[in-house]
Amino acid sequence: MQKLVIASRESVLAMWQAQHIQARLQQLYPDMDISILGMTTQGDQILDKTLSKIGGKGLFVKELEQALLEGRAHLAVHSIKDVPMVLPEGFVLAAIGEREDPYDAFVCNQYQSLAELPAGAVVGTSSLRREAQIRAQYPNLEVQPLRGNVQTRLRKLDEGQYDAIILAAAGLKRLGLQERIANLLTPQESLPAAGQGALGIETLAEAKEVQDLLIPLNHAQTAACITAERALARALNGSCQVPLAAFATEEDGILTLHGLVAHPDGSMVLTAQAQAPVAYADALGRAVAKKLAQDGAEDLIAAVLNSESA
Ligand SMILES: NCc1[nH]cc(CCC(=O)O)c1CC(=O)O
Repeated sequence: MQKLVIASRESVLAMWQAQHIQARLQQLYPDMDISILGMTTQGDQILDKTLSKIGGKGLFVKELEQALLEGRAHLAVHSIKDVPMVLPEGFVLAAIGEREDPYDAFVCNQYQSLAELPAGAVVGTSSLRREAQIRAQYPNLEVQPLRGNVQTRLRKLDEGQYDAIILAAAGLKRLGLQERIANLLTPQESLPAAGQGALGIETLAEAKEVQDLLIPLNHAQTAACITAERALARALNGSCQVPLAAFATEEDGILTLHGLVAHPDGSMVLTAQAQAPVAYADALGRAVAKKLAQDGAEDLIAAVLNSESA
C-alpha cells in the first residue's frame, strides 16, 4: 500500500495517540504516505449528560467506523477503554499497543490523597466505576459529575468547581501533564476500567493488507491483559450503566485478573480474581465474570438497570 489514512477523534489526547501510531508506522514504512483524518464524534459533542445516560462508549467510535466503511480511512486509533466490548459486524481490533500507566490519578491542588480530603469535599468524575469505589470507601466525600476533555476537566478543577478530580493517569502522562498527578490511586482504591491506558487499532475485518502492516504494533503482553479484561466485561454485559472494573497484569506468562462490580451508590461492591496462562486470557475473563455472577453480580446489574429505567 502507498497510502494509509488514520481516523481519529480531534481531542488533544486522541490526536496525540493517532500521531504516536502514525510515527510508529512511518518508521516501519518510510516510503508510505501516512495521514490523519480528524473527526468529531457524538461523544465529544454531547457534554451536558453523563456517558451512561447518552448510550455509552459506542458514541466515541461510530463516526470513525463509518469512515472505515466508506474507505475514507484505513485504520482507526482508539483508547481501547472507549471501544464497546462487542464490535459491530465487519470490524476487528487488529492490534493493541503497549500499555501506559493503567491506574487512576488523584488530581488536586491542595491535598495528596482521597484519604486527606476533608468531609464534604467535592470530587469530580463522571465514571460510575470511579464514583462507586470512592463512595464505598469514602462516604464522607461528595462525588459530582465532570465531563469534557482532559484540559476542560483540569480547568474546572483549577476554577474551584471541585476540590479534586480523578482522571486516567495514562491520558495525563501522554499529554505531558504528569506533574498534575498528586498521587496514583492504588488498584485497591480504584480498580481500573477494562483496557485503561492501552490503544486499540480497529480496521475492517476484510482489510487483511492493513492488518498485516499493523502486526508489529501489537504488544503481546498488553493484548493478553486486554483480552482477559474485555472478556470479563463482555460476559457481564459490560455497559457504561453499571460500575464495572477489570484489571489484568502479566508475569512470566501468567495473567492475574481482578474484577469488580458495584452499586453506583457504593452500598455493594463485589470483587473476584483468578490466574491463568496468557493463552487462556479469554477463558480467564469469563471465569472471573462467572465468580462475580455467582456472588450476585447479575442481580446487582439487573437491579441497577431496573432502577435507572424506572
Ligand atoms: N473516558 C474517556 C477516556 N478514555 C481514555 C482516557 C484516558 C486514556 C486511557 O485510558 O487510555 C480517558 C480519560 C479519562 O478516563 O481520564
